[in-house]
Amino acid sequence: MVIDVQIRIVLLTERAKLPEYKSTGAAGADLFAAFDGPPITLAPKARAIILTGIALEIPAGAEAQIRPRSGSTANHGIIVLNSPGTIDSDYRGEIKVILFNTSDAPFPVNSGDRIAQIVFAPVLRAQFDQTDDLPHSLRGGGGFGSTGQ
Ligand SMILES: O=c1ccn([C@H]2C[C@H](O)[C@@H](COP(=O)(O)OP(=O)(O)OP(=O)(O)O)O2)c(=O)[nH]1
Ligand SMILES: [Mg+2]
Repeated sequence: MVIDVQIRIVLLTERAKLPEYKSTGAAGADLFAAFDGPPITLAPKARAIILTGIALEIPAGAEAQIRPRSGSTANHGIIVLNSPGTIDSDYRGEIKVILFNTSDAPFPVNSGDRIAQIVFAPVLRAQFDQTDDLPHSLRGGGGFGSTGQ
């Protein structure tokens, strides 16, 4: 089942491109870097905020997540530092991607490169119901490996 959703998008610069779903079942649409000037070189263990030149109107009740591309991570050690980056439905600014180079080699980012992917998802908004205690569960407070290796 695919749920189609209309997303209004503005290309803020001439370099900007629409995100692209690269296969019929792709969950994420690839985001392109869009900036003027020379390539941005990510030094080893350095981060950079990469512009995409796009702004979105995400419908109320939805969000977008910025996730890394596994190829960039597996082949070059490039991650989205705050992954998944959260794009709020009321955000109207430029979508930016925070890349981090985990590797020991410099990594160039050119305008036009596919740098990350954007995934749209429904949002559950909590109505916090403060109480003095919570119902029992078998797990209780166990975590951080409590169930074993
Ligand atoms: O990878 C990201 C993450 C966020 N944003 C934009 C959209 C998002 O709606 C806004 C705020 O993001 P977030 O809530 O994660 O950051 P914050 O540090 O809490 O900033 P704010 O106080 O503006 O909410 O910044 C991006 O462009 N890229
Ligand atoms: Mg915030």
